[in-house]
Amino acid sequence: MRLVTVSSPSSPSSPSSSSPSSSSSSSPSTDLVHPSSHPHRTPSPPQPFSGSIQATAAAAVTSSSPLAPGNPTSAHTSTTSSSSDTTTLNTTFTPTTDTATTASSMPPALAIPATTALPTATAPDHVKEHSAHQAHDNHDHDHHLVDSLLASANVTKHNSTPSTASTNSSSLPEKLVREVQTRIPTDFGSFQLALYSSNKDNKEHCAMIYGDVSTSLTNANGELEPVPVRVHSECFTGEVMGSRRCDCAEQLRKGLQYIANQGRGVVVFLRQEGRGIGLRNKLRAYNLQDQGYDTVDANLLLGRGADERDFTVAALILQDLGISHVRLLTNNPVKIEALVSHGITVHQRVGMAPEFVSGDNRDYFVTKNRRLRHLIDIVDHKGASTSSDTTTNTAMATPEEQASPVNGGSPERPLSPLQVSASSPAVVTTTTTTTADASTVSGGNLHNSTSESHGTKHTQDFLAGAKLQRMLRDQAERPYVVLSYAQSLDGCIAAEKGKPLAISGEASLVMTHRLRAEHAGILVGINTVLADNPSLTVRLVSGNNPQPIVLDTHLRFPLTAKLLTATPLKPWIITSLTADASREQRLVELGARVIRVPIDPATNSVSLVEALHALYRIGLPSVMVEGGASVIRSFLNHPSHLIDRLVVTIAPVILAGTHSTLDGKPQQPVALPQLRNVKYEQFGRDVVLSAEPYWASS
Ligand SMILES: Nc1nc2c(ncn2[C@@H]2O[C@H](COP(=O)(O)OP(=O)(O)OP(=O)(O)O)[C@@H](O)[C@H]2O)c(=O)[nH]1
Repeated sequence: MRLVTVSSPSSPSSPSSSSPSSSSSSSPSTDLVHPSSHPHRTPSPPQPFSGSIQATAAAAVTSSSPLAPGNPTSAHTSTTSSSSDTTTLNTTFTPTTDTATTASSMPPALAIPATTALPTATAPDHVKEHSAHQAHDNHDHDHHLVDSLLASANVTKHNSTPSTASTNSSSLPEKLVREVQTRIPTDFGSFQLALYSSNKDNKEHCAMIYGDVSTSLTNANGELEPVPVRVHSECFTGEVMGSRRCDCAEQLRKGLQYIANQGRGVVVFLRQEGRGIGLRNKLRAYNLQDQGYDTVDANLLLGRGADERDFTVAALILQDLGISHVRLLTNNPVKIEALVSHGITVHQRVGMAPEFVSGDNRDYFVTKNRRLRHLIDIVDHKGASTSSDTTTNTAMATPEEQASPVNGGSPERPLSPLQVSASSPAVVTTTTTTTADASTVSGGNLHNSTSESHGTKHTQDFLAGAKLQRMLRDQAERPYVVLSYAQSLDGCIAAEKGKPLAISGEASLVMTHRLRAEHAGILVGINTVLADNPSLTVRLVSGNNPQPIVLDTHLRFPLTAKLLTATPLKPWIITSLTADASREQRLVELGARVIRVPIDPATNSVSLVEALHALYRIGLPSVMVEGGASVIRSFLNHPSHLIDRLVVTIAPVILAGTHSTLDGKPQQPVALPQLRNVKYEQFGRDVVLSAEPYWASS
């Protein structure tokens, strides 16, 4: 038997004992090896887990593979220790040959009976409240309306486990049993299918394994090669029935294909139908969707969470297979966060753009981006919007193309008005390390958080009109824009050009961080990055980090900037169509996403209208613009009226600086807004003004 505990990287670490692959007795099974595709092989030992052995995450794998105890050929050792609430078992394990093994060959004591009574994980109250509030807030429904909707959709209201949490809130250890493994020849090559059962949900989760996944391989530079992995949730409608409401079948196929092409990898197939709400409820949700609700609201109206999946089991399966470093094929940041929180290093994300976008599934993708933080590029090769109802074949790079994420500026490929590299259109690379705290890896909440107020008039103001904001935003096809900056009494935002200066006092800084947490994106100009090297994170309050976005016409973004090296979310850099392609590639390799848009001839910088439109198409609902001076000026003075709210902190200091907000001669002074609904609030020594800009014509 093998029992492996998975814990958060922040737990006390004991790598030598924790690694499932640090066994001296482990040796890779030869029938799973594809040496030709990986010339630089490091025979053993495989990379240790960066998570610790202590079972703080309370999860475990019991493996009953052919090499499990009881099988005389097993290369396997284990030691155990346990306490009342945690179990620690150090063990080693070798992936096995393709001999099929059934549960009957396993010592009965190792199997966890399907009927084992386990306390049910219940969503914490605040999560339930959040879900309920979200449903209410998004539709202005009272309970009667919800009930009547449910009745009209002929559904049963279900209050069990409504949760949006991605990780299991239960502190019970999760145990997996690898019950059987066998060879499955597929259209893509011969895979090993391993079947696991979990004591938490009594489901039969699977892993489709290709090649040797347990051995560490290195590239020519001696760097560790992550194992390509797809964590995939079951979709009966898409994968079995061929439904076009989603792209699940396509993703599964492409995952297997990609892995076979790479020579090794795993598709972890989780029995989490309907994002964990089950087939029955998913079908009910479809009926609600046909009444106009998006996929999230449909789930909430059913009394279920937007996404009830728990990816702990995926981490356990990977751990069981001796995989600690992965290249993850996904558009879903929650999967990355979940694996990272269980000690798996996610080196890189490979995005999966949908091949066919049509009236049947467009809203599904858009909702994923807007409300579930997905990173799907719903654009075709030519950068055409998918807003028409005709089927659009969006780009899907071949694995070979994916391996070289160069885009835009390439002489072979004509430039489109909008080009997104890194995520373009099928390739996204994002580097995330296990050193990052899972909670900080999240962020960039693409759903306008309308349910959680932080108690200031200002934030409440913004949240109150959320529904209206969404409407306006959709009309304008750009995110909701809040322009926010701090200035001295004499209107300076810096004492000296290019030198950072803290103008806001502590209390107004806290307010600013609250505002950051309320927005999906935070936008600054390249000069701010060069001068301040900012993190643009939420630090003074708890909340999600917004997605950092930098306007950088000439791609001057420093490769050593904190936004590339030290922050959980890598920047989205908006640049011109002609910016240097090799520079772009370098930035993309470091995890940035480069978005190319045309230049605005009036400013000779990237077009703000195009930039915002690009962000809208990616699914960003709101953005907070923080500076610096020229960016503030461009927004304030834009003929297309790009600001929805202005928040200015006025500090009681006189700077006689050189860089006040509108000290330059405005290029188009007619565009300057007037302000209405002006409110002031004092934060410590500062006064914060919040107002709604309007233009004479609006
Ligand atoms: N509740 C609900 N579930 C859906 C709907 N459409 C698809 N699903 C389920 O969504 C899940 C999709 O799983 P995955 O493709 O692995 O995951 P993902 O979150 O989309 O992330 P990536 O594909 O990795 O980017 C499956 O369990 C589907 O059954 C829907 O409209 N409502």
